[in-house]
Amino acid sequence: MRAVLVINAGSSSVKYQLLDPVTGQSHARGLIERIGLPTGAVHHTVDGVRHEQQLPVPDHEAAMHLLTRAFTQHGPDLSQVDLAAVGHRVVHGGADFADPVEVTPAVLATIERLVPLAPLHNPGNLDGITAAREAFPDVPQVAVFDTAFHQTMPEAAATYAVPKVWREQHRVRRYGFHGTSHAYVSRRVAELLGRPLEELRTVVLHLGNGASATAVEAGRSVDTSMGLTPLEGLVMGTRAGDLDPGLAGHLARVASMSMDDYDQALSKESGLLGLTGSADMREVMARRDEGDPDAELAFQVVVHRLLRYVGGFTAVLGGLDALVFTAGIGENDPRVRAAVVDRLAFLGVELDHAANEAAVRGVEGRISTPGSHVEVWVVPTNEELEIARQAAAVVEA
Ligand SMILES: Nc1ncnc2c1ncn2[C@@H]1O[C@H](COP(=O)(O)OP(=O)(O)O)[C@@H](O)[C@H]1O
Ligand SMILES: CC(=O)OP(=O)(O)O
Ligand SMILES: [Mg+2]
Repeated sequence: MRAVLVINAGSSSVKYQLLDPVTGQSHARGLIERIGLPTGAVHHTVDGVRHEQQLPVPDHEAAMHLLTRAFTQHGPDLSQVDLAAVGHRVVHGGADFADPVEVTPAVLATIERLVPLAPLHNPGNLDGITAAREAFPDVPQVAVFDTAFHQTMPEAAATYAVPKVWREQHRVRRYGFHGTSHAYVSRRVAELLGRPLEELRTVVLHLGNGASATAVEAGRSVDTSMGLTPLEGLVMGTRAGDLDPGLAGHLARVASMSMDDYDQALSKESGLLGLTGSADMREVMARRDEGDPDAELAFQVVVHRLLRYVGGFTAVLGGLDALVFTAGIGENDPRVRAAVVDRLAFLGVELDHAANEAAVRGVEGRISTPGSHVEVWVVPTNEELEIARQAAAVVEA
């Protein structure tokens, strides 16, 4: 069996999947969570059976040992697998990587240099690579960057109107994230529509814990809602998204707030969590059903921000052929989708309400009516498959 092991290492968790990059068949998948906390856990799913073990996981190196042990205990036997590559999700690749690359010491140094721009993500990604190199010393390690797909953004979309020295010395510009997902989903919707990618103007809404919108023209990212860091743009689980840059100075003056506290609050204590006390959209929607006014306001703010991006990106694209929802919220929450799509009626968009209700839990399907001027789809993302394909392509090249 020829396969790629895909590793998505976060700060406190490692998600992994062993899959065939050609057929897309998944042989096993797992999650090692609460790394560094007293109560960790390993979940390993193979042949539809889920094995779970509770135990503390001190660090990423320990997580990688637990990963190999889960394969030894529950299969498939990795010694029988022709492991073409280990593919790693790396969130920030700056302007240095427009394509996936095999990991070398120089690549590691660049990812390390970019840590200040993705402090929630890059450190875990680095730990994952280091630990995987030790666990699989003979297998090529390939880094696949969230930022790579957005390297095609025109200067007009990528440039902040800030002093030249910031732009030139400190590489201050918009990079964009979730690129693997946006690339996969925009290609998949072209396939589903049976139309050439070159002809399509698509807006992809990736709504997970982190959330971003991307305008895709002829298969290329031309604008995206995240910027220098994964903080800009949409309202997220714990991140605020867009705000007035004047806020930092204001809080420094009126509350003597430090930059570290400000960063921490905007990345970990804002978004849905800041508005409602819960970062989880399921919980927010359940509270909204109970008439909680904070949950209602959070829902309205989320939808309003989405509308601004869909409307703005439609103008950037000069029209819209397809609107696609993906990731946890996009794939599972018909009410968020309906609230956005119903307000796009002025574009001739028409929601098929029954299809919208039915598109949950991994269902791929059209949720617009046959008469709608824009095709609206739910397309479950598959970042792991996209990473496996890209990693396999790098080692084959
Ligand atoms: N049935 C659902 N209804 C509303 N939101 C959901 C549902 N299922 C999952 N979600 C939301 O999806 C988000 C997580 O998305 P996901 O793509 O899994 O995140 P991650 O970025 O961690 O991969 C959470 O806010 C979660 O509440
Ligand atoms: C870049 C980013 O926001 O990633 P995630 O959604 O995994 O937090
Ligand atoms: Mg995700």
